[in-house]
Amino acid sequence: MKYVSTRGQAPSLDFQGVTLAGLASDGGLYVPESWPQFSHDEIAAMAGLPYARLAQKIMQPYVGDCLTPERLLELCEQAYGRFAHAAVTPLKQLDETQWVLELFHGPTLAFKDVALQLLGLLFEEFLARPREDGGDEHITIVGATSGDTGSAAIDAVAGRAKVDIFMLHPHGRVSDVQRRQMTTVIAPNVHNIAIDGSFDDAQAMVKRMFNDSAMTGRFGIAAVNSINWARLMAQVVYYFYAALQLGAPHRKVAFSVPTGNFGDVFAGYVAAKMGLPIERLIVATNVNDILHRALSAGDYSASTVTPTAAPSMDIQVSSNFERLLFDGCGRDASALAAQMKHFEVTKAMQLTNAQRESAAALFSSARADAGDMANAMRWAFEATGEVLDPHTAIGLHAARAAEGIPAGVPIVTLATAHPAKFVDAVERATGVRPGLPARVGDLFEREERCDRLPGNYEAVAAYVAERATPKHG
Ligand SMILES: Cc1ncc(COP(=O)(O)O)c(C=O)c1O
Ligand SMILES: N[C@@H](CCOP(=O)(O)O)C(=O)O
Repeated sequence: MKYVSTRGQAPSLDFQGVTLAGLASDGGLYVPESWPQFSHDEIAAMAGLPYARLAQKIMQPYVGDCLTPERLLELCEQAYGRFAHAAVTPLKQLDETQWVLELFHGPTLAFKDVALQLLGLLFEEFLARPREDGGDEHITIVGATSGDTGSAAIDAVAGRAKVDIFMLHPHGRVSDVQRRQMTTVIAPNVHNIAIDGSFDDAQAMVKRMFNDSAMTGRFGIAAVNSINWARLMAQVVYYFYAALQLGAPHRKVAFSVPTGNFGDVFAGYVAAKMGLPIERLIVATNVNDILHRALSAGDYSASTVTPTAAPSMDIQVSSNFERLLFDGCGRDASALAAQMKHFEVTKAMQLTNAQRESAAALFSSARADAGDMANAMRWAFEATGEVLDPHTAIGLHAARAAEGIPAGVPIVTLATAHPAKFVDAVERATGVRPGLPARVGDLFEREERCDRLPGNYEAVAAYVAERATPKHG
């Protein structure tokens, strides 16, 4: 399998290359040059497979000969062996139509663990391979987080040889649990930075570093955000896992996905491209609703980020939307590059008719304000006894409001975080104060380590350059 950039000017890479590269050198995002497909019978034969086996089957076409099937399976078993639930991502029924897929049973209590536990192992596997010149390769991960990617990535790479991680979060805009899950990991290769600004500011600095030749010349800058293809690939698996349990491929399933950077829901799109019969993907946003405006009216224009009780979705510039727009314009990389450059300058763009029509075939969208979110949490608790986190509640709000889904089609809301990560919002809505699972341990007693920097690229680049290990040993 080869990977190409959405902007057409970067070299194509194999899976190992794309995993270590992160953002493409032309500023675009890597995507497979074509979507592998499974037949109806091949999907039917996957029913009942344990999670790790299913993961190996779904991901092998993307990995190609960079890992043997046996080795990929070993890595999946190792990654998913750390989850606290035997089903890895268990499915729960709320009522006749509504289901939730619990994606928060990993070490840091959010769906990011599903991909990042594997990505940590993939980094180690590929960095252990000898380089042609006999030298040693070292990577410097630079990431941006609105709360959950940071802790999951740090857990996945803390203490690993040949890897440094620098994680930027917006100061004061993540929950206490999210912050402590990052800042209390004291390891020589882990560097937490709180920046003044929003997640979008942090993400823009990360992307800029990939295009800063002074930095990329010295350091092997790598990504753990969903700009890294391997993140999305691993997230495709749970769409198959849930749908197979609900009768796929003989029955269609709809998914409602709380969305910020468009990575999780793009993985659903990939599952559909691979042959999974998905009735609809519902993109659920909070009041930072650029994606809802884009999908419902073609208007992709960013405004200032509003802090909400679902902070991980406080995002206005959704990286992975570019991957959808690429398919939506018939993979015309030069047209897309011009469209994205225009957006980068003006922070606004209109989707073309072709992009709108191709998205409308699978996606719909909804926006939830604070009241909608609290009502969904309350309904879930009072009607079903389930305590949901604010992000999941936004997904459930959109699932319950969805129109035009045929009777008999189950709607699965992705439960993206454990409610204990956002205790105050959950308590306000339900009166229940969920406790942290024992596996998180003494989070509130541990020492925190984090530096604060201005929201300024030069300051961040200098900080990284002072502490990172050069790429070739
Ligand atoms: C708990 C939670 N829900 C939803 C999202 C949105 O996911 P995505 O950015 O992949 O759209 C995030 C952040 O990514 C998150 O941390
Ligand atoms: N919500 C995310 C933001 C980063 O998104 P990613 O999926 O691109 O890593 C977070 O919690 O950090």
